[in-house]
Amino acid sequence: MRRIDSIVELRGVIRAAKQSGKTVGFVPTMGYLHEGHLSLVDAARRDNDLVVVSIFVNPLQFGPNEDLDRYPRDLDRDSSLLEQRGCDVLFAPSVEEMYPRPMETMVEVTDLGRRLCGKTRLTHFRGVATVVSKLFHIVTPDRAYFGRKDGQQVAVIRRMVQDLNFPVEIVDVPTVREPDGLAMSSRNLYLTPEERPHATVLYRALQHAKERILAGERDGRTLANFVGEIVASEPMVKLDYAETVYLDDLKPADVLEGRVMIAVAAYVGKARLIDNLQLIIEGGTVREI
Ligand SMILES: Nc1ncnc2c1ncn2[C@@H]1O[C@H](COP(=O)(O)OP(=O)(O)OP(=O)(O)O)[C@@H](O)[C@H]1O
Ligand SMILES: CC(C)(CO)[C@@H](O)C(=O)[O-]
Ligand code: BAL
Repeated sequence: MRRIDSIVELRGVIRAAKQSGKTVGFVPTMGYLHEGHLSLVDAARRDNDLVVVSIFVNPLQFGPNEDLDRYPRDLDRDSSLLEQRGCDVLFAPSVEEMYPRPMETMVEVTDLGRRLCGKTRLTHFRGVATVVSKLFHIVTPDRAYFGRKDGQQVAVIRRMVQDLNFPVEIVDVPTVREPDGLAMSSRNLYLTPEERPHATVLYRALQHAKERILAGERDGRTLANFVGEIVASEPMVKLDYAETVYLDDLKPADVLEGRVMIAVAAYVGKARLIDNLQLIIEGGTVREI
């Protein structure tokens, strides 16, 4: 595996690979890797000749009072995990390499970026769309891999790729969980031993909602309120939101039909955690995706 921190050098490696007919799979991350990230690497490895993973904690997507400074970092550990999983190139640029001057030009995400997490993270999706479009221009991947845990992020990136004509296929990968159901996240590190058991409430609430859907419930608001009440009543947990939306435009789904997502976000101590349940519902048929 090659570890590269220069854009010019990375472009050279990718140009050479493409000239020899290789396809490029790309996994953008912020590092401190866990099995969730590594499942994206596995998917990229299966589908492509050259696998590029980026690790970059992007300042542009953090709000002023968020956790940019204490976001966990361990590049050496990440590098050896990636090597074991068959990654070909680790791109780990510095902030100066990615942002050598103040950004004058950014990718604005309007409606999709203002829903769900966008209500509390006001400039977050502009920061994500901007850095992902820079990374797409640098890496020029055939396919790029994103986790379903960040369901809104997948919707934003899919739409950006359509709106701005990026020649890349977006592949979304199922959420990898701890044995007790907690979605893996680098931010789980912030949880204290006292908080950790309570953090599973997001998953538990979504599972209860799934049972109600399988029993025939189709009212989006009832289900969102149900999930919200379970999460809000858990000790040490503060609900941010619980909403039922259509997967493609993130608009509220009052009646569950088609591709829908129940999304939930909550604060557990210093950690802001998200999770979701994604379903395709056609009348009486319910399929989890
Ligand atoms: N549990 C998971 N299962 C599958 N994919 C995941 C999981 N966690 C993160 N990813 C995906 O990995 C990619 C990089 O995410 P990121 O580095 O922000 O990791 P994270 O663990 O979600 O961290 P954070 O705590 O910042 O949300 C994203 O596409 C994200 O959706
Ligand atoms: C896609 C991403 C790497 C952009 O910084 C980040 O939002 C993430 O890790 O999900
Ligand atoms: N996984 C999304 C990155 C963030 O929360 O900033």
